[in-house]
Amino acid sequence: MKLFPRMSREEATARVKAAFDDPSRSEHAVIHAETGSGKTLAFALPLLQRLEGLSTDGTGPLGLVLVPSPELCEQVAAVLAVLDPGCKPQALHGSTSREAQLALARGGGESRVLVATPQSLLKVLGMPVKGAIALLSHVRVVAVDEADFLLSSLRGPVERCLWMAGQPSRADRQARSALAAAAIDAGKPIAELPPPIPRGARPRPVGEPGSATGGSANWAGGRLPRLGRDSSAQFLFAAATLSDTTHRAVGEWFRRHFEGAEVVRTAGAHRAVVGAELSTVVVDSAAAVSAARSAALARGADDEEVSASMATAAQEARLAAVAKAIRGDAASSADGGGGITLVFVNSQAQAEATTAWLQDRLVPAAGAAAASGWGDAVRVEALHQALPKDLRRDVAAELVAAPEEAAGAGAGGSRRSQQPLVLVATDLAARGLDSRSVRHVVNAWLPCDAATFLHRAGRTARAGESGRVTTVVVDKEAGRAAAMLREAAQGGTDTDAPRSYGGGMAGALSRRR
Ligand SMILES: Nc1ncnc2c1ncn2[C@@H]1O[C@H](COP(=O)(O)OP(=O)(O)OP(=O)(O)O)[C@@H](O)[C@H]1O
Repeated sequence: MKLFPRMSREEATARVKAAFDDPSRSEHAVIHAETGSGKTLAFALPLLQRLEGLSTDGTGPLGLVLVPSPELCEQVAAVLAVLDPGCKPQALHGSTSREAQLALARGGGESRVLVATPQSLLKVLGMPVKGAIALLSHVRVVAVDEADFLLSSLRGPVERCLWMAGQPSRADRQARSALAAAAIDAGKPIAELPPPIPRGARPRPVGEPGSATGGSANWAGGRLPRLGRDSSAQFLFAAATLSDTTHRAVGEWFRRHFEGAEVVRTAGAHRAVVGAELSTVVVDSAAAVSAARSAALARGADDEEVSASMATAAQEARLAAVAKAIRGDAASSADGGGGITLVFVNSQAQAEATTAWLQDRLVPAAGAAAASGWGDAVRVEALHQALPKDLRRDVAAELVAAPEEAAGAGAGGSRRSQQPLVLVATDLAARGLDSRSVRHVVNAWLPCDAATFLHRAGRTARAGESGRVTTVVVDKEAGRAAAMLREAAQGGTDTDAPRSYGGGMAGALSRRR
């Protein structure tokens, strides 16, 4: 069964637009749907729709999208630019030039939508710049992508951004007071004066710990976010992974604070997509580790050296299993090449070490026999936070390039068309990145939790396509791996079954909960 109906961009746009054109629908929504189901369109279209006909006058953006990484920032800005070139989306993240940051602090020029990482946005908001304005005071719509992650790992910065969005600035308040004073001078009755803007826009105390659910669980295990008291902004939160408990808490919080807020959930939310074939490889490293121990003892090594030898042997066994899984790609690849194998590791050090190891084993030295089954074509690259910025940008761009783009003109593209790519990445690449070229995700190490497992797995089999996810574990990790796979197959962690909407995002959005 195809979870996701294939349709043209125009058709998808029309269906999502129609869903949001219903005047009885709330403006605020939580969009909870599986990876690769089109959540970007689901928040981008209503955002753009709300901004239709509004202009910025260079006083700050009207739409704000918060995202967790520079890569996702660029990707979402690119989608918005395609949907509505007139919104001139601006991406703001750690690699944005200082000139662009300063320009933004002064109002952002013609850009109507700002796509930002929370930390970079706060940096710009705090810039001591002459002519700086209350940048977020004119924001009409805020979309929070990967909301579960942002509101847990970056909750402080995100809350501050949410609180400021749509808050009237001091200048707005002063202008309103001046208007009222002039009206009084002109002898107008009190009833006709413009209503004052309440002073001291302090956050209102909402969502005390546990209050939304009556239990201890709430949004991503923490306090629910606060909003500015006078904010008139529309809020759209998108997430692929919310446990049932968190989903309920978030829904309740939204409905309590925004009359009739939508809480949309697809049947596949918090699950691996049906097109992903999940499997586990258990590495039996006991014999290798024991042999390494005996060898180290025989050469008179001290305790530390013995432990190091045993750890190296365990790692060798794990990486050999990873290499075997990757070679399987070459064997099963009908066209003998192309496509990306995305190997996830848990740290930058692991990314570097694994990349070097795989380069050594999969990429043949000049003149040597092919080691991978792909001939001498395969490339192995790393993607992690410590890469030089330009390299990180280029590698990420190659990951998200459309297959036809990758096979087309351009140096990187033509290289990719002939060369399969093995990309060894940290969880920097786990969330949000939309690649249609990833055929196989390999977890070389187990992720820290089930949600991360789902996001890693979600880099393949997107938009109704199929793909494989192989998880390599050693004996003692097998139990945890089995639990993660179970959660991936069953969905949330509670007993109340997710509502079944079917039909992907567009279908879900056309039904009210
Ligand atoms: N109705 C549709 N028909 C075909 N393709 C679609 C449709 N809607 C969206 N897509 C495509 O599906 C892909 C995945 O969309 P998107 O990146 O928005 O997923 P997502 O739900 O945000 O996933 P993740 O949770 O991983 O961030 C994109 O390439 C997008 O262009």
